[in-house]
Amino acid sequence: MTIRIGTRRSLLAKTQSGHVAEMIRERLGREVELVEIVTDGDRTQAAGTPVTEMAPQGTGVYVSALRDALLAGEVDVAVHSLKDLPTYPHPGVTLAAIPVREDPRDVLVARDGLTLGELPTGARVGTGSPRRAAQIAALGLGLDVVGVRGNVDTRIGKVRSGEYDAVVLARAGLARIGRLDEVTETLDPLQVLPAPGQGALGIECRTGDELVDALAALDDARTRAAVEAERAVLATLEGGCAAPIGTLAEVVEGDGPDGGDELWVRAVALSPDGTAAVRMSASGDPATATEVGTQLAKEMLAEGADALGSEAGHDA
Ligand SMILES: NCc1[nH]cc(CCC(=O)O)c1CC(=O)O
Repeated sequence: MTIRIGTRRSLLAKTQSGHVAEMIRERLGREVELVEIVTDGDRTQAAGTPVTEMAPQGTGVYVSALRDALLAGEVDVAVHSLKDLPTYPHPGVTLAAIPVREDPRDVLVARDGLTLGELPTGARVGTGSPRRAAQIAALGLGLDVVGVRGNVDTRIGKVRSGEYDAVVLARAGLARIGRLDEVTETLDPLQVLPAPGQGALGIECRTGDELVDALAALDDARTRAAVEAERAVLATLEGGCAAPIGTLAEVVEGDGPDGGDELWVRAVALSPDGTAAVRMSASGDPATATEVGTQLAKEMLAEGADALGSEAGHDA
């Protein structure tokens, strides 16, 4: 039986789905076909409304049409950017595999090869993400953070045209579509922590389908542990506050107490203008990734993250 992979129409989505199709062919030896699905997110963007304005992260605006197609039996597999997936499970759908993640960091694409520190005071930096906006404001560089909409290509185009001095994007997205040459600085997570799950893919299938076991071969245990910790941070923090959140976890080989793997997690919650922030880190056993992330977030709430409110809510 040919495996049908549902994909959104964007270049990034098609590249990601194509990558998973290739993995399925090579590692599972199965026939694969891509099926294009138009999501509400695509329709809304086409209508000119920025997705970040209508649906903050957590509502999974790009996700539901793919899941609908999965549950209706129109496709067998759905591929998502993990950072677009809500933290709560969807009935009938299983997250069967999280493959090795791409570089999770954010990058700057600026005019004239400039870095953040080289941009002049008042330079216009485009991002639609409250998380990126707050963290850039927190650097105190006097930059003018402004909203931006459209796909990756459109955003880069706004730097080329001079409308913006720079935009902030996920390195993983640029890597996947072969546009890394546009990057003028990769942002240090000490300054800008990525969105939970950034750079990772989530491969879903129907719960109980034979593909649940087959797709497990594409799972990367270290990526899964890191992403589980990040998603636990998000789930716990969004239960207690509406602040923008950045978090990054890594599993470091042989760094544990008895030479085993060690999980490291960093996280930040900020006021939308970046003037207040709670930043903390933790480490633990990768086998308890969810607990490590949950505990870290609870400590952040106790340290004042619960008071960092925002109307805008979370977003990638
Ligand atoms: N916000 C939308 C989105 N969802 C996933 C990616 C990039 C790929 C990834 O992070 O896995 C992007 C673009 C971006 O943030 O620059």
